[in-house]
Amino acid sequence: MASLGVNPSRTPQGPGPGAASSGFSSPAPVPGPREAEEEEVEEEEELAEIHLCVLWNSGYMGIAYYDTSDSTIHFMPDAPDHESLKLLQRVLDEINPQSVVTSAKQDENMTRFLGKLGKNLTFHFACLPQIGLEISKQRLLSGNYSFIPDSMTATEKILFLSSIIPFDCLLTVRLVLGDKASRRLRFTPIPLLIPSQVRALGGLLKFLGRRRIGVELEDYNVSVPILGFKKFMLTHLVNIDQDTYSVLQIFKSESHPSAYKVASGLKEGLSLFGILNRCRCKWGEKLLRLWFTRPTHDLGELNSRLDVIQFFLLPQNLDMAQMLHRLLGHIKNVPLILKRMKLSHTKVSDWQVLYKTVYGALGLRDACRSLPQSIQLFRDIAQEFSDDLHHIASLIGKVVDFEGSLAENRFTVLPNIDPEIDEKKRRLMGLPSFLTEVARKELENLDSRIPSCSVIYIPLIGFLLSIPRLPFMVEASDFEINGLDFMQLREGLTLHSLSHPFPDQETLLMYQLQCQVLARAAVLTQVLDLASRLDVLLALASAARDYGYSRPRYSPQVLGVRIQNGRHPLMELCARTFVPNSTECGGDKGRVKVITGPNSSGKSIYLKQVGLITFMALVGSFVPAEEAEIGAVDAIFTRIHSCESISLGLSTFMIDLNQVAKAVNNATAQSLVLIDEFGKGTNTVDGLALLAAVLRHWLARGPTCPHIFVATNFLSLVQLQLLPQGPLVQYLTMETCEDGNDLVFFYQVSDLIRSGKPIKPVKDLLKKNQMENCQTLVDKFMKLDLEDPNLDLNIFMSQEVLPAATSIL
Ligand SMILES: Nc1ncnc2c1ncn2[C@@H]1O[C@H](COP(=O)(O)OP(=O)(O)OP(=O)(O)O)[C@@H](O)[C@H]1O
Repeated sequence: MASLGVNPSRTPQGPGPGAASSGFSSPAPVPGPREAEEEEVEEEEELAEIHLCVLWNSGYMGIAYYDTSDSTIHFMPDAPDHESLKLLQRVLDEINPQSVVTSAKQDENMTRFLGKLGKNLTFHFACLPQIGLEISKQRLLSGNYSFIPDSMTATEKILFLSSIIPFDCLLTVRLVLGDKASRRLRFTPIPLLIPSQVRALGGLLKFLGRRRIGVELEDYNVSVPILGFKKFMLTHLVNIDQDTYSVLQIFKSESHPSAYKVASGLKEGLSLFGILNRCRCKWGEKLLRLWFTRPTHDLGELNSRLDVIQFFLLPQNLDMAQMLHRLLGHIKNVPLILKRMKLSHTKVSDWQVLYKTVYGALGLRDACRSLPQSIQLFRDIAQEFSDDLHHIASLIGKVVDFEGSLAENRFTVLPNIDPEIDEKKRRLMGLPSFLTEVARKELENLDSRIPSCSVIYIPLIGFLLSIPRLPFMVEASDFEINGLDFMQLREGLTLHSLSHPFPDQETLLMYQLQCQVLARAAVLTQVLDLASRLDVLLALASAARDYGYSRPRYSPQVLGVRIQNGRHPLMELCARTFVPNSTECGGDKGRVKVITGPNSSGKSIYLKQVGLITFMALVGSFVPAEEAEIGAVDAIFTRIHSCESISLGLSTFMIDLNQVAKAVNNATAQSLVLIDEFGKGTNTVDGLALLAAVLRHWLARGPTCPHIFVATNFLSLVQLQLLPQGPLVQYLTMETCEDGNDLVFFYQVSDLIRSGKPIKPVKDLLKKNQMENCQTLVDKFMKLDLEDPNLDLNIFMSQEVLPAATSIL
């Protein structure tokens, strides 16, 4: 934009109103790339909304939801759900939607369930014809998706969508007897439609279209941006309820202490998530949160996560880990940029951010190509980050003039892209003297009472003449000037259009570039998915390195868990010296562990440590223990005090009862149950009776009794022998000893008291361990062959000496 004030004989004028003219007034401050990126993140946090559609049909649940933060539809294939709709509850807890769409004709269970949900949810009921199977399918197939290039034919589009969304699925085979003559058997697959899932997707699309989510103010032909469909399954989930997340301090959100950040919500306090979250990008953090909310017993998945962590823990791979971590810093909010492109709202900074992201992704790809392809994630990044990325990068790099765009705060292209644009720019360069000339000529023809005028050029509007508002200009007709159109009155100046603008080829080019990028949106979505995964695993590896975690083993055939010298991941960071403890349950080690000990002897920490180590292993993280073997675990239940009683509006005793009832009703032979101080909220006799009754109930189940850890101060439970004797129950105690008038805590779990053996002070034990470790280390040095050409001293020092040294010190 350019403007010029002229007053050959009269008072000179400044630049025209609102004219951010080049050369005559300084351009409006343009945010630098960093500033611009931060602005995006804030925006994303503020606007993120989730809309969910759920249908429950003959015991099967279909769920689909739209997340505005990544403009993606997530869907869950039909899964059986219990009548109490636990699966749905789990999804709701996890995603916390703003609105829920469901069928107007629903079954009693669903009505009851929805009735109990919080008031800050809005419900929308769709009538049956709107969410019919066929109509939903048609809606899905005819949708306008940015990840499908315009060049695809209708048939290709159907085939492509069917590969992402399983419209039909061959679930079973029917045995058909052959005709008598041939007497052969034939097997015919029966296509089985997945009705609820497709209908839920259809219902969601209908809702999004009708409410115009995210495009409320756009032109009607602009559709809701959908950047992808992602399937999620909750079939291998380990069941963990919200109480458990809170008492084990897996998540802990606190209000942000900074007054400026109150609006942006909560920050993570001291929690497991807090110490493991070293993710470089927002999307990594989001994925880590998702993994935390979905612990799984899918061993393939867990081991593939652990393989990557183990690889990065090798000392020789530390540099590579750091380089990948740096590259991940370039991967920015791609969905937001794609969404803006889809709506043609692309900002100047978006091009720069996208360019950096694509280059970052190419860097990741090249790095991963040099890593062992036996590790799935490296193979995926090496293959899936296709040459489309090169194409996008070279297009942007060749066309976009970053400096010019930032300076002018609008999209500008580099020279030699379009001769017409170059010519226009050349003319614009000479614009100041040209405008002076025009202004002088115009002033000669104006009313003599007008003392001065300016000519402004605004690329998208054209040439404007600006004159000061004079006292006689009162009525609308006073603003009319012969041969000119009156445009607007602004800050005491009147604006009149002099000519029509140049057709803006640069905007046209930007539009074409946008289409090219959108046609390759699939690779960008893939970049985000795989980069987030890499980010999470690098974060977990970094935590494992710093805190000395080890790789857990999974043995589904083994019952219970075995932990060698386990630690509480949070307490070990706060305590001056943390005493590790081992755990064994299942098999011949019994299923019920009753832990007694005086107050503050470490019972609760021990229970939580068992829960946390198991949880970490089920998330695919290394664990704070020397060794851990995790058997089949399908759920973790807890009854441990938290401070939530006020917000729940229930008495502490009622909360106790509710939580234990939940465990009694749901825990299976593969569940872990952690009970701390149950029965304390009422009088001693009643409390003791309740605790004993619950444990006896479980013990009566014999081999299907869950793995239970109970910490209690009710010594009578042991002394009065209220529990049946047998191999299922084991009594443990927290070791302490009296030193004069003081009670000394050893924080060691032991069954010595029951077996009548003397307790050894922990110092002696530690000394003995130290001696053994020293001996092993010396042996290793003695065996070292310094003349061996294959010997790598760096590896020897970092893998053998350093770990041993930390356990000695
Ligand atoms: N293994 C450990 N190593 C070092 N310190 C520990 C250990 N376990 C517990 N502690 C310390 O002891 C304190 C009390 O632990 P905890 O709350 O587990 O005791 P408790 O036996 O459950 O007490 P209460 O019966 O009063 O609930 C902890 O805050 C921590 O400082």
